[in-house]
Amino acid sequence: MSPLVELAERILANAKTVDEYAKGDDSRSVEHESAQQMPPEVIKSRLELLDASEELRKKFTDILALRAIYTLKLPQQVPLEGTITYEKLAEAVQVNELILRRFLRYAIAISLFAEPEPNRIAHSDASRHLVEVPAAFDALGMSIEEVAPASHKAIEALKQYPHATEPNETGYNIAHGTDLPFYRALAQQSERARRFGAGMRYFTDRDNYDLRHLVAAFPWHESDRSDFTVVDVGGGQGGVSRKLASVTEHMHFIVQDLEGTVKDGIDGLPEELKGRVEFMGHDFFTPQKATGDIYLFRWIFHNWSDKYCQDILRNLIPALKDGARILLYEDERGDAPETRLSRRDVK
Ligand SMILES: C[S@@+](CC[C@H](N)C(=O)[O-])C[C@H]1O[C@@H](n2cnc3c(N)ncnc32)[C@H](O)[C@@H]1O
Repeated sequence: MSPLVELAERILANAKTVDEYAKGDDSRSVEHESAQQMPPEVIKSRLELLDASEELRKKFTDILALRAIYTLKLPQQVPLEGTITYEKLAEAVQVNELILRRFLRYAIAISLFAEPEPNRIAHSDASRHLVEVPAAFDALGMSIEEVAPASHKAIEALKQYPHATEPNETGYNIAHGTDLPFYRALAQQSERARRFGAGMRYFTDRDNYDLRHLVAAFPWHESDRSDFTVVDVGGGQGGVSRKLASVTEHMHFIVQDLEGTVKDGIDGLPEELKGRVEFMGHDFFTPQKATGDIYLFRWIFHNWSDKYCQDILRNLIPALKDGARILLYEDERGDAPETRLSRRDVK
């Protein structure tokens, strides 16, 4: 049984014990009754349930330990086979051993690294993954250094700019001390732009965001002709077009993005796709230059307030030929409130 299924079964078994206690009576559910009133075995199940759900959830939770891991490149310092002492590790990354020990002990509690024998650190599956899959390390860096500081400042930004409509009046701008909108700021720093693109591609490989959903969402094969062009607007390093090109045979793709991002895309394009996937530097706040049959926007509109979304769409008008279509692909919530993230539909 995989660890994930084992964990899920533990959650189910404990949930059933707690549920059995409530016996369908809402007033006796865990939400309405304090733990002290419950019999000891129900309290135990309840705690195990909380622990197990926390275990399921805890992957990228503790920002401080994760920052240390990312900034000091700790995964890369631990041998893939065998162990290293805290002392040697502290020497390698040049920080105080005692402090490093605390970070690592915390990291172990969130499933990164292991201490198989006293004072010796080894990899866990998760920390090994960060070494073996460089894009996972990039995704961690992007989350820790771009997204987390911005989210910490989001409320300050909202107080300062209550209308929350401008892309340079955000938590990101306060956290990073810049007047530039996020993507403009990234475009000026090639390593950060590269890391963001790689992180996005990594997240796209995870099951929720897997591109098979996009492949299944539209009958691409019905338009699979060599005179058919998909313009992938804000297409990043071209991961989406590359996937669509791999499941079709003839159609062409023009991936548009800001100059720096496009350059990374060109550098990473596999030889066999060079005739079908091309890149074009294009700012989607300027009039569209490319003529296409489909203008695809994947994960673009969620970044912008309504007035900017209108501008992006309006800028397509000069290029639109008869019958051209616009496809928007976003992860959206329904109009009614939802109580569970897992109920989200990808549309
Ligand atoms: C959330 S990412 C989505 C990337 C890609 N469509 C995907 O689904 O993986 C948003 C993209 O919009 C691009 N972008 C932001 N501002 C832009 C602009 N003014 N013109 C063109 N692209 C822009 C970013 O560089 C980034 O690649």
